[in-house]
Amino acid sequence: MNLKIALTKGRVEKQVIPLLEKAGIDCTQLRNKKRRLIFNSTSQPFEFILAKGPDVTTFLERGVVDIGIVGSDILTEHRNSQYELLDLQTGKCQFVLASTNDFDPDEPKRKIIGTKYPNITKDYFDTLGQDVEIIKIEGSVELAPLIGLTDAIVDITETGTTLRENNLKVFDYLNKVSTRVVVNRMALKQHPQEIFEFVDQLKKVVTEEKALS
Ligand SMILES: Nc1ncnc2c1ncn2[C@@H]1O[C@H](COP(=O)(O)OP(=O)(O)OP(=O)(O)O)[C@@H](O)[C@H]1O
Ligand SMILES: O=P(O)(O)OC[C@H]1O[C@H](OP(=O)(O)OP(=O)(O)O)[C@H](O)[C@@H]1O
Repeated sequence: MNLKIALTKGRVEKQVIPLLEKAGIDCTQLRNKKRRLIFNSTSQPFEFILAKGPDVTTFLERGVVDIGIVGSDILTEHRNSQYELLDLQTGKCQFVLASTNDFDPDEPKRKIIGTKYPNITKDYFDTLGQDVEIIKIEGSVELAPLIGLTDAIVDITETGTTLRENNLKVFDYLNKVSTRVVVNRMALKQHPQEIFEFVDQLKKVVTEEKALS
């Protein structure tokens, strides 16, 4: 039986492929891909399906893949209810509340917040006991306070370059983010041995990488 593994394309995929290879999993097809979306590993019975993060959670929920490799930002935002088995310690970044210098987080008015992550943003302001208006932005979230669309943003930062280059300041730090291995509950019942073998292979590599850093 082939384990079906949905891998988030883009940043996540680029950082995860070297880990898979260190775990002895052949990724030649994945590395040499052009527009293909489904790949087999020649070394083991794995099928890799490349997809956008939110779709990885949909595939897991609907049980069409056994395993998903996806950022914890996406899992939290999409209220994932499957089992998280491993933190790969890659794709590390953090949510922040950011805005222009003149933003006053304590000003007693209903704020307008721009974000790609409305649920995470709502949860954050709920814990502060603040009711805010959220505007969903699809990309370049940093533009929102700069063009006067919102008072502030909740977005991911890694190096801080985008915030710095756009003269935005961090007003608060929220959840940290990293790439996780998640498994569909039913798949875990049906193929526990194959799934734990895959996760254990990766776990060893993550431990080795941690010892080296
Ligand atoms: N600096 C970062 N900015 C955004 N996401 C990051 C960053 N570092 C790691 N990540 C992780 O990578 C994932 C996003 O990857 P990527 O930017 O390739 O996809 P995307 O957000 O769909 O972007 P695009 O729409 O531009 O393709 C996030 O879900 C997060 O887990
Ligand atoms: O702190 P940094 O290292 O600068 O990284 C943070 C930036 O990266 C992400 O955007 P992405 O590159 O995914 O593009 P997007 O704005 O189109 O989503 C994120 O939304 C920030 O804009």
